[in-house]
Amino acid sequence: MFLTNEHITTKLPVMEAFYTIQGEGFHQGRAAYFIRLGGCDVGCFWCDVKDSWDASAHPVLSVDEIVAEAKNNPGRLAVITGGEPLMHNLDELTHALHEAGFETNMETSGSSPLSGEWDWICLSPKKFKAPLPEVLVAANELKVIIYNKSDFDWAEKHAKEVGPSCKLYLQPEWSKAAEMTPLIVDYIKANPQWELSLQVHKYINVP
Ligand SMILES: C[S@@+](CC[C@H](N)C(=O)[O-])C[C@H]1O[C@@H](n2cnc3c(N)ncnc32)[C@H](O)[C@@H]1O
Ligand SMILES: Nc1nc2[nH]cc(C(=O)O)c2c(=O)[nH]1
Ligand code: SF4
Ligand SMILES: [Mg+2]
Repeated sequence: MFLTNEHITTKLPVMEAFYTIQGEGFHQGRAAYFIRLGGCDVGCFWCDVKDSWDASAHPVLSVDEIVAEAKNNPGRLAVITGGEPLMHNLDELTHALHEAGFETNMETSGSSPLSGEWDWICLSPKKFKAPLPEVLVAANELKVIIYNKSDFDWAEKHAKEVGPSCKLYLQPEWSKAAEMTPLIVDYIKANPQWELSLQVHKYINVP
């Protein structure tokens, strides 16, 4: 007997899952359960979680197992991140999280096809593998990492490609934050459609 697709339960490589404070962007400061999926084909040289890149290095869990763990915390905001979460089909995971009463937010580079039921998409586009148009138009938040001065022009290019209600953030690359944050502040004062996003969790030493 053959199983049809609807009987196949998605399994996903999970590098780590942790309950913390959303440190970045529009939802910064909110309690959130992070689910970090393994696998990334983008290869940012300054990536702060390179151990996530190899999907095969991480245990594969069923959606039921992932959601059961998530429910052990009082918060009902789930953030799916990675690695690059869109390398996986996220329809089943996000549907199950919604059924369990979670808000579903995602952190993505937008470089793989869009899947999943989302309450909020934070798109952080990368030079190393461009975001797809379908993710640009669906993004609720554009969060551009500023590593050097040329990244401001690059941020403006992507701001033209997102929808009119998309929030705009500039976030310093962590190793360059001391140098870039003053430039970002000046840029935002001159271009007030942009806002500052800092990686607050790194300043307060939480995951
Ligand atoms: C590790 S990524 C995972 C999700 C997805 N691959 C992406 O890049 O959006 C999560 C967030 O951290 C940001 N990030 C990664 N390394 C960083 C660094 N060194 N400094 C500042 N932000 C960084 C990414 O741009 C993204 O917004
Ligand atoms: N506290 C905290 N906030 C975050 N916001 C985005 C993160 C990510 O790595 O996707 C992240 C993270 O790793 N930790
Ligand atoms: S796309 Fe995200 S996970 Fe992948 S290398 Fe870049 S920052 Fe790291
Ligand atoms: Mg992080």
